[in-house]
Amino acid sequence: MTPIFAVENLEKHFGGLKVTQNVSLSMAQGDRIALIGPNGAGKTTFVNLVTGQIPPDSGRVLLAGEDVTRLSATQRVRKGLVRTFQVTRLFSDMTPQEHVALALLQRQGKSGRMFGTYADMPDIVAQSRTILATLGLTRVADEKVREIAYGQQRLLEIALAMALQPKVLLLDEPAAGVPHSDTVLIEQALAQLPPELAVLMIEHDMDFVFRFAQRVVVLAAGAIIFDGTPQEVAADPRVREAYLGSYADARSVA
Ligand SMILES: Nc1ncnc2c1ncn2[C@@H]1O[C@H](COP(=O)(O)OP(=O)(O)OP(=O)(O)O)[C@@H](O)[C@H]1O
Repeated sequence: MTPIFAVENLEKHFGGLKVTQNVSLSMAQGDRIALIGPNGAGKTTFVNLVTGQIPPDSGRVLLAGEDVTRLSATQRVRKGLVRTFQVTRLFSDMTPQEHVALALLQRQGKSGRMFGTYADMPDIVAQSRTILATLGLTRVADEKVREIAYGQQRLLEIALAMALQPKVLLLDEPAAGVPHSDTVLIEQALAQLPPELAVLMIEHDMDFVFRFAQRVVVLAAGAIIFDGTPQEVAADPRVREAYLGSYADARSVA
C-alpha cells in the first residue's frame, strides 16, 4: 500500500554543515512516530524541509504517493501536511474558540469575511467546539488566551492544526516549556486524535516519547541512525551512546 507520507533521500546543507544526510522515512495512516536526537541533530530542519519552509538540496517528499517537494508550505497544508511549531504563535486577546473558528474559515477560504460574525455560522461554531473538545479545551474555550495555562496554549496550537484537517500531523516539541505536571494533559489530548491520522512528534521528554510512540526514529548529525520500537531503541548501543546515555541506564536500574 502507498504510504500516506514518505521522504526519500532528503539532503540539506547550510554552508559546510550537512544537517540532513540521505534521510528516508515513511509513515502509514495511524502511525505514531517520535523523532528524537540530541540538540542540533537536525530534527527541526527535517520538519522545515518536509513542510516546505525551506527547500532541500535533493530528495523527495511524497504525500499519499504525490510528489509535493516543489509545492509551497501553504499548498502542502491544503493537501493535508500540517505542522505545529516549538514556540506558540497565538493572539493573546483572542479566545480558543475564536482562534479555531478563524482557522476553519481560513481552511474554507472564507477568512476574508468580517471576523466576529462567525457566531452567526452555526456549522463553524459546532466544528470548533468539537475540535476544542478533542483537545480537552472546552472549559477554556471562551477565555482569552493570555488567561489560560501554557499547556493549554500548546494544546490550542494542536487544535489549530486539526482545524486544517491534516492527514499527516508534525508536532514540534508539543510539551516544550510545559510544566512536567501538565505533560499528562498533552498526552491525554494526543490520545484523542483521530486514529487514522499519521502523527510524527519531535520530543525530548523520553517518558512521553515511550508512551506515545509505536516507533522511534533517531537522528544524529543529520542522519537516521535507528528506526525501531521504543523497547528496541532503549536497548540499542548506538542510540545509548549518541543520545539516551544516562537515561537508558537509569531506566534499566529502575
Ligand atoms: N538556517 C540555518 N542556517 C545555518 N545553520 C542552521 C540553520 N538552521 C539550523 N542550522 C544548524 O543546523 C543544525 C541542525 O539544527 P536543528 O535546529 O534542525 O536541530 P534540532 O535537532 O532541531 O535541535 P534542537 O533539539 O536543539 O531543536 C544545527 O547545527 C543548527 O545550528
